[in-house]
Amino acid sequence: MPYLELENVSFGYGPASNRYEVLKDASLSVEENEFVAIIGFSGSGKSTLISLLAGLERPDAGSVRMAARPIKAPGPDKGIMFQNYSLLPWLTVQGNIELAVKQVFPDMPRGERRRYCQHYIDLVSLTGSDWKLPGELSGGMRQRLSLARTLAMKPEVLLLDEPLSALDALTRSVLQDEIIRIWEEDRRTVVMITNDVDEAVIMADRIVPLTPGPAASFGKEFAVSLPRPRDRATLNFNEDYKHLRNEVTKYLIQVNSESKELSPVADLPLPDLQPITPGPRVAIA
Ligand SMILES: Nc1ncnc2c1ncn2[C@@H]1O[C@H](COP(=O)(O)OP(=O)(O)OP(=O)(O)O)[C@@H](O)[C@H]1O
Repeated sequence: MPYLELENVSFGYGPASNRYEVLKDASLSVEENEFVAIIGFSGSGKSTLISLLAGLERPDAGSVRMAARPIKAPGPDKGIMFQNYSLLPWLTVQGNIELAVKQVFPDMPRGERRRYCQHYIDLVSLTGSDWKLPGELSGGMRQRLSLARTLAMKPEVLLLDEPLSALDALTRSVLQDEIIRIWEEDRRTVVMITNDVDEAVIMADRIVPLTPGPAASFGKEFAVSLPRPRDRATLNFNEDYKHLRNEVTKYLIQVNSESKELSPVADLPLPDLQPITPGPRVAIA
């Protein structure tokens, strides 16, 4: 039985008279402990999808379920990591994690809570930066802190909305490996949004493209059967990896050009202007 499910989901923003339909009839099933990468173009509705899975938004039609129950509200069982970190700037690394842990495990004794938080600080290699404020951290360190905080809440499901998009290529690949290592140690169901085909192929069990909006839905899926652990240095010479990467890229290019052909040329109302005709010359003294 699927663990996370979207069934014929439609969702739009704005009033009925001027509705922008983001998702239309979108269906997706994610198995327990599966790592699914959703890949799509900018503005296609990826963050909206995460908001629906997190219970921050409710669908206009269709249903969103977790363990066969409708998702109605956000909760500690669903850990979200947004692209903009959403850290509290006045709390230290330790403080940011501790606050989240206190909310989920209010009865955990103080000493144990300290050790528990330290474990997650170490896990994301922030050891020694415990007392720094977010403003004193680099972008990559903030991403790590945001990840540690999400993981420390022990959510059943991890919803990662372009978690590494703000990073340079080198830091990005280090964090990709860290997320995979943590996921392999402590398996959770993961839905990760990305716009990077390589990232999706290296990290996921399955890649599900979101078709370009408006009225986006899920396109052809790609299973990633490359054995784990996946070593990026050797993958570059792996024919299956290269083939899959090309197939996903080709498919994305194809759906993008199809959507452009299908989108009607807007019938723009033109202003009702009269051309100015030159009048008699007037001499100004
Ligand atoms: N709160 C909102 N109110 C109105 N329109 C919105 C709102 N949030 C998003 N949209 C619109 O819905 C569409 C999908 O937005 P969404 O952020 O889900 O896309 P995305 O694929 O995550 O984009 P990106 O990759 O650029 O982050 C966009 O056209 C966006 O302008």
